Amino acid sequence: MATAGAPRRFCRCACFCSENLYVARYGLHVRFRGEQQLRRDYGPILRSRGCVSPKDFQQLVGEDEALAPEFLAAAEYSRSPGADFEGLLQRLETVSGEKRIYRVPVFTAAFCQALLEELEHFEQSDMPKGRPNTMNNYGVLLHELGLDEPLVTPLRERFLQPLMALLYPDCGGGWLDSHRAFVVKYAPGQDRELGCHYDNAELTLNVALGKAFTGGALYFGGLFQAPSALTRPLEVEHMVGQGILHRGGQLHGARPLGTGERWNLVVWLRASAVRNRLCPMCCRKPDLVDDEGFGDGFTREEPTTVDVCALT
Ligand SMILES: O=C(O)CCC(=O)C(=O)O
Ligand SMILES: [Fe+2]
Repeated sequence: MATAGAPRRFCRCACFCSENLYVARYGLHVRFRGEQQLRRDYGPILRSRGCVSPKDFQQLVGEDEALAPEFLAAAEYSRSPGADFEGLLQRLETVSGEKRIYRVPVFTAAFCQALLEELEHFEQSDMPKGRPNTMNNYGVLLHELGLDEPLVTPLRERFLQPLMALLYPDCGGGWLDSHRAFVVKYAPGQDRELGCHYDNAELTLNVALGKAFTGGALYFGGLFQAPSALTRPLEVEHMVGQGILHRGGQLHGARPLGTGERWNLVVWLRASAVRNRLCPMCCRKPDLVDDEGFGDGFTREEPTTVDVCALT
């Protein structure tokens, strides 16, 4: 029986990027929650079909197609025994030694393109959407796209954590245990710039995804916790696929967009061992309120008793 009224909306299930994935190379359907689960559930059958070396696995989980070779190399170095800060600096660009801001290619151009297409489909859909943060009105929360578990969690655990442990040991770089990941979008008639702020994060990764645009550079001042005399902020231009790493407490903002559209993936990286002591927003002992998912990265129970000295 036909019913008059609003046309039916068709949706898809967020499992599209995790369930029943067909891996043509090995003639196998798999369920994908992360590399560990994949190895656990399909290790023997994959090995029997020729997926043997770490390189085979990297290709299988799409790392080679998604992650820039420089990022893979910097992370691999950081995980290797004997890796140190100086060695890692040779594999990254130091944007400012004094401000401890670094740059590294993170995603391949093909992956940026594919992610942008996915983001645009989501933007045009009627799926319910939250705002990325209290400052940006346009953009997408990665967990709403179903990309937190397959993309951002492995990015944090396997690649960013070893890097951040060497770059920012004193800011919880080695203790990252949650994140808030979102894409900010700037376009004519929408948000065009972002005021000076600090992030609700111990550490931040900001990757330019495209598209073609002018203006919109990031600028960085001093540390919010230690205001310094007003000096000219450091301007940092975006380069598609490249990520900027900085401390969440480093004051920063975005200059007005000139023309075009700018989309950036921002990952606020959090270490409960650090923030449980002091909320980075109010600088007081956190007054905990229950929340969903990762909440704002605080935990009621101490994961391990971390001596502040152990953070350095
Ligand atoms: O506009 C940008 O790329 C920076 C965004 C940002 O700083 C933030 O969302 O915390
Ligand atoms: Fe920010």
